[in-house]
Amino acid sequence: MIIGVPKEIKNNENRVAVTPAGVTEFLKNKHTVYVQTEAGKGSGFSDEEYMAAGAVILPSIEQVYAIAEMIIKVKEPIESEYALIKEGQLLFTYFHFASSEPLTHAMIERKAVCLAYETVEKTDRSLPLLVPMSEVAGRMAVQEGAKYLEKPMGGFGILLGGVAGVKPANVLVLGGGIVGTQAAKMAAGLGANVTIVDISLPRLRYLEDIMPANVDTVMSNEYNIRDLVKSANLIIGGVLIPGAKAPSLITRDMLKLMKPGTVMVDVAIDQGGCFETSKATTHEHPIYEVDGVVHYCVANMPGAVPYTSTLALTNATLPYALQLANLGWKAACSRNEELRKGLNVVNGQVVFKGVSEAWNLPYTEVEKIF
Ligand SMILES: NC(=O)C1=CN([C@@H]2O[C@H](COP(=O)(O)OP(=O)(O)OC[C@H]3O[C@@H](n4cnc5c(N)ncnc54)[C@H](O)[C@@H]3O)[C@@H](O)[C@H]2O)C=CC1
Ligand SMILES: CC(=O)C(=O)O
Ligand SMILES: [Mg+2]
Repeated sequence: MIIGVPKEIKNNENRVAVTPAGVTEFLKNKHTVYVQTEAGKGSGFSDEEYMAAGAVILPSIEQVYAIAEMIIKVKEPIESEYALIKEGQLLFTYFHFASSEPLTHAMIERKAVCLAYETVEKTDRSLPLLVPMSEVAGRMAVQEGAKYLEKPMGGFGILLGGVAGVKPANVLVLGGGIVGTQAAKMAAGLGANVTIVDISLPRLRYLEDIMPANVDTVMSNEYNIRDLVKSANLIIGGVLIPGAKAPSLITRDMLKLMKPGTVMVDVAIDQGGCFETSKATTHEHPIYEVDGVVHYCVANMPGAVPYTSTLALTNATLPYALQLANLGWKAACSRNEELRKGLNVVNGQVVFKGVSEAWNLPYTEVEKIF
């Protein structure tokens, strides 16, 4: 198969979808890999390293899309890329369709085959291609939160861990999945008082068991969240209903209950966000304020730590990408249920329920397209 790796063009997105090590594996399997010049630069991989591994370097994004049967990317295509996508072309990347109606319509119109990293699902319901980036973003959420809690950055001016004789900060984590667990571990490690809320009692039970003593678990409901926001200094949003729009757990009126300078990091922004007042921001302009509350809503947080993120992401994606290349998407998805769950929009049809519900579009059962 002919594989294309474009350079990411989202704001401050420094990851790349295939490393020189990945190129070597594709070549061993008799595929051809075209990489856009400087695609790996932000992650520390030069064109020379890709060429040494056997890739062909192309000077423009247009040439990469024009030649490739499968495009492997990190983030969703940006508007300027829409026209480059060919009918029937396989796109393997994060899409987060439920947070972008224009992207959904564009991919329907282009009749592309959109296989979304974030909905590839194992039989135990884990999300193998989201996990590594959720680990990164969960850990980063605490770093970013700590930074914006500093007074000159607009925050309340509290140190997460406090010092002798002074109380630490209160950190509220919404959703105790991968993002929530990593965030809680980091915040607890810095000495903060952490509370995790989740709707899954088995998950709360597990977290209660493994977390240090400065982490509490509380059932997620409006009553409890309304109470917890009053004392929180940092709130981290990491809830997920796979492939669907995130629920708004913090409504606008709750901001009035918070202390001025409270910081909210909405990691779930890529699925539309779990705070009513969230809107996606960029690494260039990461924050804004509503009613005295600092909002950080960057939709590609891991893009800022590309060394870690590119390696963590490609460790997970490469085996799936090889299956797609070796068998073609149809055979790979009909044989492998994990990959089949990644299909969201195929040849103009929406085949993922959460996406059809988010934008009120006709739904086709994925089994019907084979
Ligand atoms: N902004 C960014 O750069 C990044 C964003 N993400 C996003 O972070 C979000 C979380 O991802 P993961 O932690 O991997 O998901 P996950 O599936 O591991 O965890 C989600 C948790 O939310 C819980 N949940 C669902 N509804 C809830 C509710 N009403 N109240 C409380 N908890 C609820 C679930 O029980 C589950 O434990 C996703 O939207 C993901 O796409 C992930 C990586 C990077
Ligand atoms: C998952 C996601 O949105 C990211 O890694 O950017
Ligand atoms: Mg405890």
